[in-house]
Amino acid sequence: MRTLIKGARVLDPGNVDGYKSILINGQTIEAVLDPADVMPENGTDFKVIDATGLVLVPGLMDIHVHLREPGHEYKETIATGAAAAARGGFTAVCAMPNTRPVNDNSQVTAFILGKAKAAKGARVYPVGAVTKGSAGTQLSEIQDMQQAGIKAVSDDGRPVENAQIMRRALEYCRGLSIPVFVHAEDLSLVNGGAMNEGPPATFQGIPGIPNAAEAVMVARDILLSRLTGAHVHFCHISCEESIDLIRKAKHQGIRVTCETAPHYFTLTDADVKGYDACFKMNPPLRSEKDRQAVIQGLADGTIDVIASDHAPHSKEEKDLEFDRAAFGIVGLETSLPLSLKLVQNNHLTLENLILKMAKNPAKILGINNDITPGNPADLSLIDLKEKGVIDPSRFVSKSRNTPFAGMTVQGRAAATMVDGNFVFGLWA
Ligand SMILES: NC(=O)N[C@@H](CC(=O)O)C(=O)O
Ligand SMILES: [Zn+2]
Ligand SMILES: [Zn+2]
Repeated sequence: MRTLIKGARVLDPGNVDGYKSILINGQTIEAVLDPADVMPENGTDFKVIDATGLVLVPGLMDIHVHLREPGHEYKETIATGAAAAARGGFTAVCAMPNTRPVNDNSQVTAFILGKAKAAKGARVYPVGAVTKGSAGTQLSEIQDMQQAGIKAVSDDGRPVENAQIMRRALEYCRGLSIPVFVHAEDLSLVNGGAMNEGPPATFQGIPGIPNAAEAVMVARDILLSRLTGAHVHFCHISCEESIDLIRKAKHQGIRVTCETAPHYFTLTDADVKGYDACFKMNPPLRSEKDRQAVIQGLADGTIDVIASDHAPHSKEEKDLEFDRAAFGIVGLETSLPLSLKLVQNNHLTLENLILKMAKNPAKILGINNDITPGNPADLSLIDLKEKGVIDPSRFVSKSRNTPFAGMTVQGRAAATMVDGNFVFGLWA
């Protein structure tokens, strides 16, 4: 089966920008054609898709997602998460290992990949745990998991508290050429906090979490990356101090990359009101100064990636006193429209946004997702114009814990193609 997608603006930063037609043969990109080129003959085995008005980009990748299976299927399953990802415009996601059991061995990795294959949504790249059970004491079977298909390791949800264990993990992962995704948090400084330390926390009587709880661990792991030469990728960066440290480390040539999430450039701790736990996540929403630092870090290239940290939780786990409710918000179906606001507000060019949502994530995972003949046909089609309101009742995800309900947005995923098949949109 061959498919021709015509009429779209094809934008693959550093590779293509223009009105092109993409010819797909089976699972693979066969050719990138100019509108003037002679098109293949129309026939029974040939489908033409008219994508006029849309932007076609390399498959968006969300490298920080919690799919909750195995163990917490009431929050999300691999199937519902992969469908939510496809609906959000993502052709691939990284699934964090804080499931039950934790993905700390190749059996769990194989289970996740099997479920993902059957789901027929976005691709799922499992992330293995750094330590057994993410308990922080013994390294997990990282090489075994790599052979089974993990693309990175992380104890996300928890920090690797012991610096010596972290050093050993980094040395090991450098040898295997896989990045370590760091959840940077000093638990002694968090000290039971539930939102950002600052006036809004004080006024509401909610215990605060200082920026330093994140930044001291960022500083430690920059030093450990420098010591070991390993690739450290910092997850969900939320504050100015961390960004300043990472900027400096990059200037020194240390092998670090980082991501932020849409909530950190969209909201602040001033939005945390009425003890609504849909505004509770880890790290917490920070001050306006930090939000501006995040935007600046995205604009100057310090922040490489936008990832959602999609963290589904049930209503019961959120409808509690603020300090007892679960940390985390869903993000797969709001990430692209929220990120497009950066373009609409002239903070980022569209090209730069595609770098942060498609190209840089792929680079970090060691995947080539250029729109070029021979590569898998993993493509995202974006409608930049359509206006809408975020409506959680229409989410494909099993969970609804979002602070963005009712927000007006412009632009959305129009269609998502994985391996030459539409997994979301008009032609799915
Ligand atoms: N971000 C969150 O608030 N929660 C995440 C864990 C994590 O990303 O650290 C979760 O698994 O629920
Ligand atoms: Zn985390
Ligand atoms: Zn996470």
